[in-house]
Amino acid sequence: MFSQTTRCALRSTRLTRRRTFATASASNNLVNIVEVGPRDGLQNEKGVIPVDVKVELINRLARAGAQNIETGSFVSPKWVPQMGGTSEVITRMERLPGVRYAVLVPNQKGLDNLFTVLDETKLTPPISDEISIFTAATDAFTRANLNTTTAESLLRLEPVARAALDRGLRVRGYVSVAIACPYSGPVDFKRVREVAKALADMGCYEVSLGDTVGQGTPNKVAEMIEEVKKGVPVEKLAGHFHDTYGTAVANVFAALAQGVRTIDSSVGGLGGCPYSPGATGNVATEDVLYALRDSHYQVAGSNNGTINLDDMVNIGWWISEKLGRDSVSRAGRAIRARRQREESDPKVKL
Ligand SMILES: CC(C)(COP(=O)([O-])OP(=O)([O-])OC[C@H]1O[C@@H](n2cnc3c(N)ncnc32)[C@H](O)[C@@H]1OP(=O)([O-])[O-])[C@@H](O)C(=O)NCCC(=O)NCCSC(=O)C[C@@](C)(O)CC(=O)[O-]
Repeated sequence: MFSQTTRCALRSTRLTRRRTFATASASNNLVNIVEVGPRDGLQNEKGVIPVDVKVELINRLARAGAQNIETGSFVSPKWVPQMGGTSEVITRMERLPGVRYAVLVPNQKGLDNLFTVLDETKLTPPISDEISIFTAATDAFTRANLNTTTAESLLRLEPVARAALDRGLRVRGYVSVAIACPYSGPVDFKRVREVAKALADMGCYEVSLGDTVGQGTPNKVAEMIEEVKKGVPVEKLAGHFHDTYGTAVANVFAALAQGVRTIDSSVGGLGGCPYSPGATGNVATEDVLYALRDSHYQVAGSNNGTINLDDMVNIGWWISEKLGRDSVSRAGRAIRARRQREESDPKVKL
């Protein structure tokens, strides 16, 4: 799919890069969480969310120990209006040490817009460490999401990845509809492998496999990852599960059992893709943190710490109430209800 010269250039660029953050691998039990709430979580909201609220959300997440935060998108505001203020958001947010801040970029125009902001701010480290590029395992979804085919999207993304790498940014890739497509049904996992490999070959340090529709079951997720591992080392894979059918936490554990050590999640269970009708939000960060307690996995937080579950519960409620609703995180709801019972009767402990 790519020329030999391009492959060599990408390989040598990759060799010169070193990860400066703790890296979870399949041989350890450290789980990285990628907090996608400010991006995936908010992109599908109907009402206008003030920039102040987005900035405050990112700052609260970083202070709670989130180590990787997707802060917004440089996509077309005509396609996804809610992400329109991303330049302002990343300019105004705090930049805490030990936290990686990423933005989603669909094409060269989006990258150019990001570079303009980086040039204007001239901060070191830059206000964004990383871009996420995205495509899908089916042409039908790629057409709906990016107005092109999957093969064409990969051709367009290759120079975007190269330019970002040359500028010192890390590049992460997404393969949407890794389990099922809302437009064409069940997905061929070989195709997921091919697309994930193409993204890894163009320099993505990690490829996140998206159950965009949220129809995945643990067995299907395991089957899909087993296939993708034939083309991409498991250390480079992440799991991204929407919770439409209530299987997202189980799918997280299925992915961990396959050796995946990076999980995308969204505080308060916010989210959904505008081009995945009927899909609900991502697995809630609070639910993942709660489910991993008492397990042999540890959650990596910023500065060698962890992510504070109580803080995340508060943030999940805070942002949900800003959006005019309750948190949909099961752990978030249960923990808040328990706190209220404890307040009304200190003898109550559960
Ligand atoms: C890629 C395009 C732009 C193609 O859309 P297009 O209409 O084919 O774009 P175009 O290249 O023909 O340009 C049309 C106009 O858009 C402008 N334009 C073009 N690009 C940009 C840009 N980057 N930023 C701002 N403006 C842009 C461009 O300048 C031009 O402006 P005009 O001349 O008409 O005034 C569009 O399809 C798009 O923005 N798609 C993004 C959709 C999206 O954000 N989806 C949600 C994120 S993916 C997701 O949620 C899944 C994930 C990652 O979470 C994982 C999972 O769950 O599966």
